Amino acid sequence: MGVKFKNVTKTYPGHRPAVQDLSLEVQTGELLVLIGPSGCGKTTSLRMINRLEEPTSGTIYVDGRDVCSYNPIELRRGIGYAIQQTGLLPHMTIEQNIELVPRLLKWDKKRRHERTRELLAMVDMDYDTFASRYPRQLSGGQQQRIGVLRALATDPPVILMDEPFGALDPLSREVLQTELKRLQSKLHKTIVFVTHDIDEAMRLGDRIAILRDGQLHQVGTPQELVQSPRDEFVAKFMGRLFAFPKTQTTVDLIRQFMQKGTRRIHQESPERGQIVQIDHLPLWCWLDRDGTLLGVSSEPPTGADQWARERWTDAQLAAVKDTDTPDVALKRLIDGNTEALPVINEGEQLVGVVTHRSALKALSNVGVGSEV
Ligand SMILES: Nc1ncnc2c1ncn2[C@@H]1O[C@H](COP(=O)(O)OP(=O)(O)OP(=O)(O)O)[C@@H](O)[C@H]1O
Repeated sequence: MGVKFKNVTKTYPGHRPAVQDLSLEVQTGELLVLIGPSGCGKTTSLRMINRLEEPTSGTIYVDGRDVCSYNPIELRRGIGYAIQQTGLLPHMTIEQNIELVPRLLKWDKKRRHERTRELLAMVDMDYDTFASRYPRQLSGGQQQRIGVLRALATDPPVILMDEPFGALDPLSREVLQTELKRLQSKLHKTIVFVTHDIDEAMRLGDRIAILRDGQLHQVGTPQELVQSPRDEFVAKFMGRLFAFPKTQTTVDLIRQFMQKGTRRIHQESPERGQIVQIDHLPLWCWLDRDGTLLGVSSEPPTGADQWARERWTDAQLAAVKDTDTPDVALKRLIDGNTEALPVINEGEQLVGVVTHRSALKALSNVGVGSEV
């Protein structure tokens, strides 16, 4: 169930086109990021998908069907929508907020209740603690989580997100991005995600579409945009991410750009060692007492079998060496569809972490360094 724009133009009366001749296809199960300078038409493009705006000309298809052929109310009920202002209703509890669309779709009470529990569990929020609270009794990050859960409530195949994490502090933002990535790796929704933040775009996007003055300027995977920017505009746009200090000219080895990472102890055992989570990344490492990396997991290990060998990917397969080159790291990240890799030294001890972003950053410095 993909989304397709075909020659879509939107002109508000008396203005130049907000969106101009946009043709773009979002594949089923893909997370596509719309990004570009303020006023370039991101929100307008998004809102035309669920008919909060109508195109002046051109056609938008959802699941191969022209959106104008749907009843707009039904269309909106079938498409998740999460926005920066969360849209949570202040006089309703968290449970009532999450249940809004299921109620409209006349789900019975038992089914609604089970779904709300399931959704809260997906973001590690305890039902008994949070369901009966009001939005103002939640932190900004928790409110945004509920906004996202509400968009997921009826399990719609298509979800629109308009700067859902835009109002959060950098740390909460990173945590929610990680959560969204984790959810998406299981749910495979078709997501159109608007952001201002190139960092967020690189972390989340399977592909990124850069809009400029209402037009599609370039679309590609993060790697394609970094390595083959269409022009100076894209290079500079991506370059914001890659503002290296001038003294640093080339990056040859992973150890030159990896992050050391903060380790948070997840589990500890005198016989078995430690399980640590690195930064807020979906990366759990099992270390022995000397810091040697024994296993890696992208899921938080839980339950009685968390130390079981088969739960863990072997360190040799899941880690890179600090003497490897950035392209080795990027290839492993892309092939494994993982967000981060642990880095080991000659003695197989954990010494750092490489993320998608840092590998791209290192490569861009080597490859298109003079252009950005
Ligand atoms: N209801 C409206 N009436 C007139 N012009 C509008 C309306 N809504 C948006 N516009 C104009 O359309 C253009 C695109 O706006 P849009 O909100 O889609 O941009 P955006 O890329 O999402 O911007 P931002 O990043 O600042 O949120 C802007 O020039 C804006 O002023």
